[in-house]
Amino acid sequence: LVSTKLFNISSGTLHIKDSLNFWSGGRVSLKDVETKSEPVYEPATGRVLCQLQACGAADVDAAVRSASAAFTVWSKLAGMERARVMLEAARLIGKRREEIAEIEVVNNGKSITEARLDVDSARLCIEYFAGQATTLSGQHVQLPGGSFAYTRREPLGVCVGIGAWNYPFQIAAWKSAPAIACGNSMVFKPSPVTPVTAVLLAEIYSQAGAPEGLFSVVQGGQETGSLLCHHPSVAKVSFTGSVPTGKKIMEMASRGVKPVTLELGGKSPLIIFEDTDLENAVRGALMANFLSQGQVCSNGTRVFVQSSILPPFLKEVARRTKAIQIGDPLLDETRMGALVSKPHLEKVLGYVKQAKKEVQGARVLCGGEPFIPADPKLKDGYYMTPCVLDGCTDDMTCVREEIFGPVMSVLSFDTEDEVLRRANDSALGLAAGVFTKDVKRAHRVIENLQAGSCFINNYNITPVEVPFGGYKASGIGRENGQVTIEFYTQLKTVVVEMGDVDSLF
Ligand SMILES: NC(=O)c1ccc[n+]([C@@H]2O[C@H](COP(=O)([O-])OP(=O)(O)OC[C@H]3O[C@@H](n4cnc5c(N)ncnc54)[C@H](O)[C@@H]3O)[C@@H](O)[C@H]2O)c1
Ligand SMILES: C[N+](C)(C)CCCC=O
Repeated sequence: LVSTKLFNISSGTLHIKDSLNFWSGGRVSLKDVETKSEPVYEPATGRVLCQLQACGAADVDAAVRSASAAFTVWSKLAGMERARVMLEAARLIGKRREEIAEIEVVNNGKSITEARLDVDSARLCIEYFAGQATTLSGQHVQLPGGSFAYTRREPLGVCVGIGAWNYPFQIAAWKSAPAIACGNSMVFKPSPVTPVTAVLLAEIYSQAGAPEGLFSVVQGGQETGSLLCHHPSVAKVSFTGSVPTGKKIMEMASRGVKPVTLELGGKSPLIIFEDTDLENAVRGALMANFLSQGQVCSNGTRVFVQSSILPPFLKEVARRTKAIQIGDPLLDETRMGALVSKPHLEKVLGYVKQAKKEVQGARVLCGGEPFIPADPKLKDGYYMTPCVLDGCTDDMTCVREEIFGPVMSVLSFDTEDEVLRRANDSALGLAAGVFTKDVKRAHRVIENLQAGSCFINNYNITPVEVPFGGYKASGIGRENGQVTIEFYTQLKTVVVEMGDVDSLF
């Protein structure tokens, strides 16, 4: 797709007045005068973008009822018919690519270049699962005497999607595409920090011919999320967010014996061996740490570098990091925009301060400071310089905890056994990467890494045909790829007797 500035928003100019809640085929303004509203910010400028109205019990119930009604119609359509609607939705996303990307930037703070790629990933995901909708199938099992059994993949019902703030539109698509391909409907709750683009997806599905209520959006924070998880008509919860919230989601879902998909946090290792192509390894390390201002679950934030190549690696990584253009996220030349919120910026800067203070003390090779762009309208935005910490040790807080900001921790190692042990020494296991020219070593190391999403000689590329998800406390289930069909369907087994009933009674 050619990117053209169709919408052309400038930072500091967008005001959103329309309701961001959507069910029963349209945007819904909450009538309850008691409804609490909270401000939503534009990270690039620090200005209030809109007021968010959180849904209460009656609203959640209305959205779930509308989704239940949609399910009865949608689940009975042929896969080809569902695919047709989904392909039209994908086409509409392509048509509105620039508008969606720009609105995402205004609400999230990431660069427009990345936001466009996120919208593309959403579109591709819907196209991919449209294809899967036509191929849902079971198994035929031969039994003695000509009898047989078969299995059917059937939808679950109303699925709930709960999203994080780092990939708002993409997460909504990654959850809804497999759900609706399998014949389910979905009620989606975005993060209250980034509520504005999910409703665009709801409009698009609706324009594409989806029945009313197929994909609804309810806004709010943990109270609304918890109402959704507990709702008796909800069959499944698919969650993207932090580990502590993921545990709560699992607990709530367990009360209704509802299956969960959990895409949680990470503290992933990236291992760079001395025989690597150094230039590629440095590029990989930057991709592993600085996309979306470092606010990426799969980031390879523990960068293990073999000691013999540590000096040239550090020199090149620092040079490239210092050259990253920070600033107005809506400008094409910007490579790093603003972090998502002021409290989050302060938290990330706090990690850098602590890394310097800890017993061994990390060396700040570059960055880790608040940044004020020259453009006066950006002076209250949430910017910082991307940071590389050298001399880190395994026990440091910056190495153990998910920072979720542009902070790379570099650690040196000597042997393969040593680095494997250290890389696996984490409760999390979302992703991992290896850079080496030795093919045997690459596969051997990957086999021994405790992580669900692994990369050899690259990092953070997530084609929608490929399953994505974590080991250990990083999650349950997968998104994308064929296997995801299993997480949005239930299996029915049918035994067919071709002879007489051989009764014991
Ligand atoms: N593995 C992945 O695919 C993936 C992708 C993106 C982000 N993440 C993780 O998400 C985290 C950052 O996102 P965040 O700060 O929005 O996470 P979060 O856990 O604070 O919130 C995520 C969502 O859960 C909702 N929520 C919070 N408490 C709830 C409750 N008690 N019941 C129901 N819903 C509740 C929030 O409103 C939000 O919509 C990081 O840890 C990151 O690693 C993981
Ligand atoms: C597309 N990325 C960059 C791999 C992000 C996946 C979703 C995790 O935050």
